[in-house]
Amino acid sequence: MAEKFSFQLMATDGKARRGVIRTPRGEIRTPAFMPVGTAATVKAMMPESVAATGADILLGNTYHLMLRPTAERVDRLGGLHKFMNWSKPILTDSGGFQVMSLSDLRKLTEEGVTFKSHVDGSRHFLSPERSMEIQRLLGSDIVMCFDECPALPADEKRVAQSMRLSMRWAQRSRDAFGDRPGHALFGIMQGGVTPELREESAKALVEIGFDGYAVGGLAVGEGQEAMFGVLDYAPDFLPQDKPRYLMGVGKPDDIVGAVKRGIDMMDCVLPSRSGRTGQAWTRHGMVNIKNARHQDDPRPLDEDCTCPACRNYSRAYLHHVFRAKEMICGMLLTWHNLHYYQELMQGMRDAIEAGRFAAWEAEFHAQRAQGDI
Ligand SMILES: CNc1nc2c(CCNCc3ccccc3)c3nc(N)[nH]c(=O)c3cc2[nH]1
Ligand SMILES: [Zn+2]
Repeated sequence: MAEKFSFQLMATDGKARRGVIRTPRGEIRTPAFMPVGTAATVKAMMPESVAATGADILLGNTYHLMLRPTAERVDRLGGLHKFMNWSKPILTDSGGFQVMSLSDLRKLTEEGVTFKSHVDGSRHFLSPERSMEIQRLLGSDIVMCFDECPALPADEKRVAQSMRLSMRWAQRSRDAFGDRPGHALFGIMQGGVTPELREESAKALVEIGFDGYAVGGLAVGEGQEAMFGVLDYAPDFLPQDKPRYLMGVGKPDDIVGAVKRGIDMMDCVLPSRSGRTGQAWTRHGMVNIKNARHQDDPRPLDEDCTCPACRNYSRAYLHHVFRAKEMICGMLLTWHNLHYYQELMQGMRDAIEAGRFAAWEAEFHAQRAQGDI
């Protein structure tokens, strides 16, 4: 285990990067996909199963955990790693994004945001200082700055104002974070789809100085083309020697396109959430297990997959337990999806090391059907 936080860039292939993040709780192979553990659990998965899929790090969240069971209680019980039985690294988001998307937003000021809990309607307050305190109490290894992610559609003036507020909050996050060896603080770039605003944001963050840099404000409905348009230039504004984290992404082809454009880390609820709704992502395309065509199919989801669902169960069985609303369906499809996502990341890590990312990407697109399979 490393004493402190560090990032080593091991290989590049075009703009794609292969690296490793070293932390006191273990190493993170990049490019990395981070499963989301919203309320101190990756839904439908035991932590040892999440580790078995190949995940080196998972996500927690300030917003959810401050409301329930509260950060103070998690701290009293030994911190989030002990609480949820996950000893590897944890990255926590800072809560701002979830306040905007989940709560009855009360008021947004320079100081911070006051809001009503979506759990019980109680009033709460988040600011850069309070978010840093919550993430410290949780004990997360990688802390995110408290930022504001503007909802779309937003005009450029609104995006510029929001980005500049987030940059002032980034400075306050940095000041409140203090000096915590072994723990990292990541800044979050904003600026919508405007190159000048993205560059201004990146410059402001680099001036403050962070252990890693996230590209925020994307995957908010702009569509893949617009997102890739930003990723064609935004990572270049960030330091080469620090990890780059694209927040909230995405579908498999979003992830491949982001790695191709220089992204090192991503998180998304999709593999777990869609697993619970009967959707299985495979190298050949998407399987909607609720579809009647699967009810007599003895084959696994994916003949080439080595996950427990594909080794031991037929589509017919998964169709049955989906229809019967049995818990095992969500468990097996989630496990399969997370396994597939990690296999995707391993494939890209190997391809970048071998200098054959372009060939790997061509094969990825060639073997995927457009519609459901
Ligand atoms: C889905 N698209 C998307 N997600 C975004 C997020 C949240 C990333 N996921 C964190 C999470 C953690 C635990 C549980 C659930 C989610 C963002 N977070 C911040 N702080 N800033 C963003 O700009 C920002 C932009 C995003 N776009
Ligand atoms: Zn599988």
